[in-house]
Amino acid sequence: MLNHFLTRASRISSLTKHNVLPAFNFSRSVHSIPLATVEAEEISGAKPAEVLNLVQGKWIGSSNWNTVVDPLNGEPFIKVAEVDEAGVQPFVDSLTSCPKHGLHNPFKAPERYLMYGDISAKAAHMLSLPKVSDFFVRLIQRVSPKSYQQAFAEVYVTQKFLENFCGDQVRFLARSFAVPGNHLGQQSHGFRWPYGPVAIITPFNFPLEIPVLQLMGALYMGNKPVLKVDSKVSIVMEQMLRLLHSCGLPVEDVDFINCDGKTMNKLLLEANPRMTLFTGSSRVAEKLAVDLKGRVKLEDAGFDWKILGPDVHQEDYTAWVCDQDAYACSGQKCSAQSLLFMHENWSKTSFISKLKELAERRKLADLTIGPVLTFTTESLLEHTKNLLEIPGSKLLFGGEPLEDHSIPQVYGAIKPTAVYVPLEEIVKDKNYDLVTKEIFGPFQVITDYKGSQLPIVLEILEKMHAHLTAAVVSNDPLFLQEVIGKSVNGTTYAGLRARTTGAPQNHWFGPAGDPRGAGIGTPEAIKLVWSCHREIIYDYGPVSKDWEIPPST
Ligand SMILES: N[C@@H](CCC=O)C(=O)O
Repeated sequence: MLNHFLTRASRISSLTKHNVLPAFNFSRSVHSIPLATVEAEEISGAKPAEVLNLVQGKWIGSSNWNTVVDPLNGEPFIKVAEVDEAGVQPFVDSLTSCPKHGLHNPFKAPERYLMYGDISAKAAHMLSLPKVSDFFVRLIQRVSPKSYQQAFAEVYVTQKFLENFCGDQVRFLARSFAVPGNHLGQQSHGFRWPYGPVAIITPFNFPLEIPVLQLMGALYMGNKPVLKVDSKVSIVMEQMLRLLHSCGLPVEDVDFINCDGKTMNKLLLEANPRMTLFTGSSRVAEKLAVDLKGRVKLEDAGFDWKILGPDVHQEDYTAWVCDQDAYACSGQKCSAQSLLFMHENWSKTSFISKLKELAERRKLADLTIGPVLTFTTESLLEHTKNLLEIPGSKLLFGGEPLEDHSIPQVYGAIKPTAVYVPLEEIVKDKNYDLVTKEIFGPFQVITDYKGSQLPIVLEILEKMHAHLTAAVVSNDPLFLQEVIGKSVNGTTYAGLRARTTGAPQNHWFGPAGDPRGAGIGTPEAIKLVWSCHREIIYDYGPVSKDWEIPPST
């Protein structure tokens, strides 16, 4: 039984080995720390798991249980206690109990910066234990089906992120600076200031990485967050919060709510968080920006592109990166490659047939291809058909439903798909929106261009409305300079090994070209999203002895 993340024996031995025992109250850690309440493999229709809410330091249920179906067989397997509009008051009270100056700031409770360094150290250590990381990998796979390695990457990035903010690194995030003033006694100091009450809304595709990185960033800077994760996958974060509590996270510091969009909207309007971080679709992002009067940071959709430059090298490697970027996690990454521009020099190689072979290796059995949670099979095939009506378009591979599966009809199940559309057609107004519609699934558009057509490629990029990730695959510095200098994507990879996906915690990940754009992962992302600038100008005097009241001005 893995009712706890670790058995007593393995926990004792690993904690002793890593010398972290003094950090835990040992007898409590063995007997009463509320760790995992589910086992990833055992969740089933017969034995459904339950997901609770956390408010004012208490785990609470609800009279309203939303049932989540197993994305691989349609069995109702998770019951989520959903808060309805009548139930938001405790969440409103909890959030509004936090002042605008936050739970800590450089002038208030600075010891909490150190506490968060300790919590991060313990949580990073926990995630480094194979049993704990395997538990989260398998739990992620149950709700957001992806291969073991893809789910593991998510847990690993989360662990490394936490390692980056151990010890004094949280207080270093709040580093201030001072500038000498105009006269004796005057100095201006710039501080990173929290927003106080904040909200975090995260999607289904990275059930652990996105919420943990944003949540910890919010907490490090002194905010009190309410967290809402897509109910389809919120079980992962529910279990992670229990782990964080066992690592010393004060239970009142974070509230966790499961509810529908309408209820969340009501909570946001009534509790009035000073900042809301939203990761998800552009449609919801734009609505929130209006409802919350602009007090938002957004990491919205990406229609991410890759350009293969004129210099052809390493065909196998490039094909493999393209296969990973377009089809890993069944294309359900905000960073997934949606449009590939191939220089004509690449069209003359066997690049496309290599890409096709790699895409066709993917199989449901190991989840290298799997269910699409936001489009049905019919809508994915309909989109393919519509693109194929554009003159000169052709199906390169895929375009068919997956076979022999029990994925429920509410979800999509198609083979990795690529449609070729001629460059001159993409740029036409009547086709542009269709070709650049973001399909959150194993789907990409491929086109080619001649050297003289680079301006058309750049025009297509200029017309896009979201600028998240991009890749320029070339080692030609003049080509890179031209493309990078005339585009804006926030996370752009450049060079022979350029990719669009797989940003680890040490790359800034976020859109550019929008003042509301959020970042995730790095110290700069945390400071930008989760704190604002406050300047304190000290002006102690003295006032000079011969000072006299001057004429009015
Ligand atoms: N690290 C992930 C994105 C996480 C999203 O915020 C990627 O690069 O695809």
